[in-house]
Amino acid sequence: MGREFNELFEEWSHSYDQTVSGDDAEYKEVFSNYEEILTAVADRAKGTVVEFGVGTGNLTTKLVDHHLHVIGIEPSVNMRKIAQSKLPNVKIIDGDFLEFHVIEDIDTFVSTYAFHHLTDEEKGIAIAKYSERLNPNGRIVFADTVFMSDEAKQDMITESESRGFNRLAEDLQREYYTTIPVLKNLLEKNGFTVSFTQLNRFVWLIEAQLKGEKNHD
Ligand SMILES: C[S@@+](CC[C@H](N)C(=O)[O-])C[C@H]1O[C@@H](n2cnc3c(N)ncnc32)[C@H](O)[C@@H]1O
Repeated sequence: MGREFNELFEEWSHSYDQTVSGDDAEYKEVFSNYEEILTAVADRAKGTVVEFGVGTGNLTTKLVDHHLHVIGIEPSVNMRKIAQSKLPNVKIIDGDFLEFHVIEDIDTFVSTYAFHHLTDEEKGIAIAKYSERLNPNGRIVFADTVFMSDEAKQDMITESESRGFNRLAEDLQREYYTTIPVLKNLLEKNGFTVSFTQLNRFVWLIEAQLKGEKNHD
């Protein structure tokens, strides 16, 4: 589920690593500090790690360098091929944020630049699932574009349009970029304590630690 952008990623797979290195002017700010963002996520992962939306395997590589046991989940065939060629010893399987076949006990769910492919409703379903699947004291560590408020998101769309960044402006409206209050509520409702740290103008680090009893209200 949440796979409606799959075609786009099949095509983007071939030039994705150029985009993240800053080749695309419209996305330069989105991907600024890219390596540091991936490192921040990898630094906070522990134990057995499930990574969603591995793309070309750049975060996966950092997790492996941190000596973590990683299982990669990626819906795009082309992305999987590229990631697997970089990391032949890592299990990278077909799946998505909501449907993933992992039998291992899981300590950390990680993801970068991908959770916005789920609607807010789907994000809630996914987070509830992760709270059930995580080991006690497990955690979610995501980095993704989120906004402080709907107004802040609208301001960024307006700014992108005025800079002539039409692909970026359309992307911000087409995909499901959410706000910090919405994510905070979804995570806390499912028994996580959460903190948000801004890593560039778009991307925030989202660290959610599973604790205590869930609030079923
Ligand atoms: C912008 S790329 C990010 C790749 C990599 N994580 C990185 O940080 O460079 C988004 C990735 O998420 C994947 N994706 C899209 N929808 C998804 C879903 N519903 N579940 C899991 N992954 C998804 C895409 O196929 C793509 O590989």
